[in-house]
Amino acid sequence: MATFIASGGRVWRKFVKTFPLGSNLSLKRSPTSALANGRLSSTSSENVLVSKDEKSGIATVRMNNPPVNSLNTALLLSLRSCFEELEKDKSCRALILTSNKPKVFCAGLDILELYQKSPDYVGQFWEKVQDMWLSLYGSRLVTMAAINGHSPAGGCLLSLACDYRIMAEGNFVIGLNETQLDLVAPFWLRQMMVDAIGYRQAEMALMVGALYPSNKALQLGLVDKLVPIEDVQTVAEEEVKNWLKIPDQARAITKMASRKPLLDELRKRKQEDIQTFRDETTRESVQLSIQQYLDKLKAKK
Ligand SMILES: CCCCCCCCCCC/C=C/C(=O)SCCNC(=O)CCNC(=O)[C@H](O)C(C)(C)COP(=O)(O)OP(=O)(O)OC[C@H]1O[C@@H](n2cnc3c(N)ncnc32)[C@H](O)[C@@H]1OP(=O)(O)O
Repeated sequence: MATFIASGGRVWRKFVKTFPLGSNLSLKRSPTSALANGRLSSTSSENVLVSKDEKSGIATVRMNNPPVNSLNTALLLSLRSCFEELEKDKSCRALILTSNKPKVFCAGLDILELYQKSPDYVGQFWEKVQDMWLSLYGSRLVTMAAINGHSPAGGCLLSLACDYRIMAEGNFVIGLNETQLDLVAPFWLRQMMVDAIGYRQAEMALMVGALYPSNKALQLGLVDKLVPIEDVQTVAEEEVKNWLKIPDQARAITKMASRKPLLDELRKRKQEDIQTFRDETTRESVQLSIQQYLDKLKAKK
C-alpha cells in the first residue's frame, strides 16, 4: 500500500509493506528528527522504521527490534529490503542508520541465532548477514551511522559499512569483540576495521576483541564525530546535507572505486565464507563459549 502525505510543506510518502518473516518496512516520520513533520503511525511488530524527506532525499532508517536491536533473521531481512528499496528510489540520496531506542544502537548478531542450531540454519543465517552487508556497504547513497548508543560486534559492522560515523558521547562502547565469544571476524569485516583505523590498531583490536568507549573510538578513528546523545540525529542530518553538496555521481563512483575490491572478494568467496561460519559456529567448543557468554549476559542483572 502506498500513500502520499503532505504535511508542513513537505511531502511524505508512507507505505507499509510486508517483508519475509512478517517484518515490515514502513515509511513514516521519526519522532525526534528535524526532518520529521509528517504524520506518525506505528505498530509494535515493525522492526525497521523509515522516514524519508522527499525534498532533500534523506531517509532515516531506525532499527526497532527491542530490547537491544540484536540482528536476528527478521531484522536482517528487513534491513536488506529497506536498503534495496531506498537504493532503487531515484529520489533518495542519503540514508541515516540509527536506533529507535537510544542507548543501544545495535547489540550485534542475535547470539541465539548461533546457539544450538543446525549447520544449515547457521549457514542460511550467515548468508543473510552477508547480503545485508553487501547492500549497505555497496550502496550508491550517502550512508551515515547515527550511533546513539552501544555498538558492539555486528553493531560495529553496520557502522563500519556506512560512509561516516557519528556517535553519542558518554558511557557507550563500540568495537569488534568477536574473539571474546570465541568467534573470528570474517575477512571483509576485518578489512573494514583496517580501513578505518589502520593495520596495527585493527590487528590489536581484533585479537583482543576490544570494545572502546566512544572517546577512545574517536581517537582511533573508529568513529568520526562525537556529540551529545540528544544531538546525534540532528548532527547526522547536518552532516549528510554537507555531503549532499557534492555531486552524487562523482561521489558514488569514487565510493565504488574504493569499495569494489572488497565487495567483489566477498561475492567471489561467499560460499567459502558461509562454510567457514557453519563449521566454526557449530563446533562444540564454540557452542560452549557462546553458552557461557549468554550466561554472563543474563547474570549481569
Ligand atoms: C574464520 C572463522 C570464522 C568463524 C565464524 C565467524 C563469526 C563471526 C561473526 C562476526 C560478526 C558479528 C558477531 C556478533 O555480533 S556476536 C554478538 C556480540 N554482541 C555482544 O557481545 C553484545 C552483547 N550485549 C551487550 O553487551 C549488552 O546487551 C548491550 C551493551 C548491547 C546493552 O546492554 P543493556 O544493559 O542495555 O541490555 P542487557 O545486557 O540487559 O540485554 C537485554 C537483553 O538482551 C539480551 N541480549 C543482549 N545482547 C544480545 C545479543 N547480541 N544477542 C541476543 N541477546 C542479546 C540480553 O541477554 C538480555 O536478555 P534478557 O532480558 O533475557 O536477560
